[in-house]
Amino acid sequence: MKLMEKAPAKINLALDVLFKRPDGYHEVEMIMTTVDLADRIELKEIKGNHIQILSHNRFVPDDHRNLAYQAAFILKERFGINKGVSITIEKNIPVAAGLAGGSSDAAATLRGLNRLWKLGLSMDELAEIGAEIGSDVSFCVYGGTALARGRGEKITHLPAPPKCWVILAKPTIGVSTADIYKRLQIAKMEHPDVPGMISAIKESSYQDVCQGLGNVLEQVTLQLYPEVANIKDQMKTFGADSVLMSGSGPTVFGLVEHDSRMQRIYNGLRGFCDQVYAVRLLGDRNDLE
Ligand SMILES: C[C@](O)(CO)[C@H](O)COP(=O)(O)OP(=O)(O)OC[C@H]1O[C@@H](n2ccc(N)nc2=O)[C@H](O)[C@@H]1O
Ligand SMILES: Nc1ncnc2c1ncn2[C@@H]1O[C@H](COP(=O)(O)OP(=O)(O)OP(=O)(O)O)[C@@H](O)[C@H]1O
Repeated sequence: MKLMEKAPAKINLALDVLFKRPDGYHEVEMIMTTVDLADRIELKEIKGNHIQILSHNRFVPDDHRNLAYQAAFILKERFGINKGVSITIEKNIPVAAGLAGGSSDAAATLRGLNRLWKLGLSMDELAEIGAEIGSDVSFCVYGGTALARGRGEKITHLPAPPKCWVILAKPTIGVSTADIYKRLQIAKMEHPDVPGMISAIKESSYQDVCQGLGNVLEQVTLQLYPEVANIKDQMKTFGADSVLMSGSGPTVFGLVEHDSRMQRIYNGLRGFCDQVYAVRLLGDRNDLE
């Protein structure tokens, strides 16, 4: 028996940090949404009682460090499953990019194994288990568009934002999420208007979504890595309607409505950035199917 699950990437339309918590994590308010760039996860029953990870991408760990492995391990332990499973990850989302690739693989593994092993868990129960793996996993269990609070695991669903193109460009540098959060100077931050972004989405106003983009982690990453600032500038110059860094970076995304302008930005960026993608904003929970 085998089955497939789609694991889409996310972007943060808004990311605010309220304060540092006693447990070391930061209390956040984020607006997350999915885009049409997805890994594919194949789950297959195998003989034995172990978890096997297969991937052609050399940056993806094939052992307990893989978040999909951790998802399978938790379910096996918690529900006493004595079966082996092979998890094949077709990696299309760039790794360590700020696009929650690993988190989305873990979430897809939770959804898929719930079906494969007939566990009968609700999405809310899967999201709760996901929070034990990483802060972005709960959102990735549901997909769609949401306000994420707490350390990212408290999810309030939102409607899909207005449709547009999303150009993603990832410079060839690795960014540590923990390091970016550590360097954040909370007293000096300019906060994005998260309630304003929620209204923009509810009113389906593309202009207001563009105007409201904001991420407090951006200034930290931009200062450390000038190449990220450079990509932001280029994207604006080529004509994106609005530009922001996703998560802790280094991927920069630009929103654009018109096909011809999307093509111009995509072609322009390809000149000096290896990993460039032009994808549609998804933002609807049904898009996981
Ligand atoms: C930057 C974002 O991707 C935006 O969506 C998330 O806030 C981070 O999500 P993630 O990669 O799933 O994060 P985790 O794997 O849970 O945490 C990685 C590290 O980031 C820091 N971290 C993460 C989330 C949070 N709310 N506060 C934090 O300070 C912690 O140092 C933690 O050790
Ligand atoms: N399934 C996976 N796919 C990719 N990387 C994984 C996976 N599982 C674990 N990792 C490890 O996690 C690290 C971060 O990868 P990932 O692509 O999830 O980052 P990210 O997109 O920045 O995540 P986030 O946006 O949630 O902070 C990688 O360097 C890799 O070693």
